[in-house]
Amino acid sequence: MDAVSPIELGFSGLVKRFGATRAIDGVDLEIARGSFVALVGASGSGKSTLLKTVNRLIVPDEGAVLFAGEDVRTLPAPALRRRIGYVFQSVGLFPHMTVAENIAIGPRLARQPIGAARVAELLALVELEAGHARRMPDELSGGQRQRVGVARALAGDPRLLLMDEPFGALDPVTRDALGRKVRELHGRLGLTTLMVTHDMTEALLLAERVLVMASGRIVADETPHSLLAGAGGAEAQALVAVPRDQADAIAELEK
Ligand SMILES: Nc1ncnc2c1ncn2[C@@H]1O[C@H](COP(=O)(O)OP(=O)(O)OP(=O)(O)O)[C@@H](O)[C@H]1O
Repeated sequence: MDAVSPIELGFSGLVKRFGATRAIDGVDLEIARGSFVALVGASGSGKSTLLKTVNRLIVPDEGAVLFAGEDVRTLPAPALRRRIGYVFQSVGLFPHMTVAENIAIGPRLARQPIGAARVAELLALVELEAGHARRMPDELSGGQRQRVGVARALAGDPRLLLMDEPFGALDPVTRDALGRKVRELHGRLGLTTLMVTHDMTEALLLAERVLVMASGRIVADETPHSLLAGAGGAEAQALVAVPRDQADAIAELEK
């Protein structure tokens, strides 16, 4: 099945309501294996909710999510989550555990513990020194913590990486460096990546496909190139206008 299906992730007829709110209001979407997809849109448009239906942190009211051709409802949650790396908005490292323990927590809970050598390898992947393994999270900078968050997401050797505003709390320089790092790891490890971001610039620079969400629906589905050429409709173009206007304003200052 895997060898013939180029679709890693599929959503069909997906609906999720919270009371009167339709957080997801009919999403049909296919994500190709190996692609890097950004999901952008205003606050409250349903991005995080959509992401969470993949590893079943949220169960939809209607429709299905297919992961490598299998309905996620049919997979035991621990097995499903082991195949998915998840980087949270707030990092969410356990403060009372060392960096090494934080990185190893997923495989440990799945009863497939990893050793110090694998932790060192994961730290190297995200360009942290091996000595950081013994530190506590509060002994790291925000950028280092988020690198640990990425290492933790990769610990179970996932094939799918889900990221929810992974770089939101970082300064622009760290954010840029970590974004490039994740993009490189995505290619090197052969991942399929779905990244939620508020930042259209980040989406345009990192992803090969940009989805725009509004009121629980996907309202645009374009390449960065076509978005910059004016495609995708009003909602998408309003988001593209922000970085474009900033770039124009900076170019003006340079004159
Ligand atoms: N557990 C919940 N209970 C009730 N309403 C919820 C819950 N989770 C999300 N919602 C609502 O569903 C809608 C979509 O929320 P969601 O978090 O998916 O948006 P988002 O696009 O990720 O927003 P943000 O960019 O601010 O993180 C919002 O109206 C939100 O208030």
